[in-house]
Amino acid sequence: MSNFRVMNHPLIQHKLTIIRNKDCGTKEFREVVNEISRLLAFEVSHEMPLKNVQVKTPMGIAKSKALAGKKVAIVPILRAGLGMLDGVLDLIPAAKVGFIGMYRDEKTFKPHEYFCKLPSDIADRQIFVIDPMLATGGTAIMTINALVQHGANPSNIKFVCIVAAPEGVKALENAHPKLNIYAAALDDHLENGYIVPGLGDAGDRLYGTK
Ligand SMILES: O=c1ccn([C@@H]2O[C@H](COP(=O)(O)O)[C@@H](O)[C@H]2O)c(=O)[nH]1
Ligand SMILES: O=P(O)(O)OP(=O)(O)O
Ligand SMILES: [Mg+2]
Repeated sequence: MSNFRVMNHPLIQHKLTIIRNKDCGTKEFREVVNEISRLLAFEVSHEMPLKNVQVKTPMGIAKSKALAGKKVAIVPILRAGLGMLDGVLDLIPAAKVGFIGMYRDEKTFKPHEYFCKLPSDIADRQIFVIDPMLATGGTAIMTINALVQHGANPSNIKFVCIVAAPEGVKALENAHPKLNIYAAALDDHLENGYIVPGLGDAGDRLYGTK
């Protein structure tokens, strides 16, 4: 699991405990997912490349730094990934946003794509794919495949989730070895396609559906 990292920041871990609780209501769940996503974006963007610049201050010239890498595109996987979008955009407000809609078949857990709208220059961007849950890995793999078909290179893609299952991390790493994968937690296992202990169905908990 070399390209997989768990973000152990105490604030992320504390907030994750709040949304794992089955009694956390829709409003608080949505708010805290947003807060965790902002913190995850902060941690993940730690690796963004910088260049040296000079800037005139009111007192002189400062040797300083500015972002040097590719421009960013954020791709939430609908629906659940939408809950993470505002938190990531808070930190990277100039990012373009693409959308991929996926749902899992209730019996087979196989993903089905129902929507795809990406920035035309997606292949030239650093891409953050966001989805709170990495379970079997099918949804993430199909999403990365779609991005590759649009010209993206997996080494320029970061998959950011909140809870991951070992099965999903392994499947995603096998399918896309160059991909970087980030999570707030690596849980125990899957049961009937759901992460245990996990937090349930993230989309349903975000939007109050069942
Ligand atoms: O515990 C879970 C497991 C899955 N989800 C939703 O499913 C997909 C990911 O499932 P894969 O099996 O990895 O394809 C994810 O988009 C979630 O929306 C969930 O909410 N909770
Ligand atoms: O992956 P699913 O089927 O749970 O979809 P959604 O994110 O719309 O809940
Ligand atoms: Mg769902």
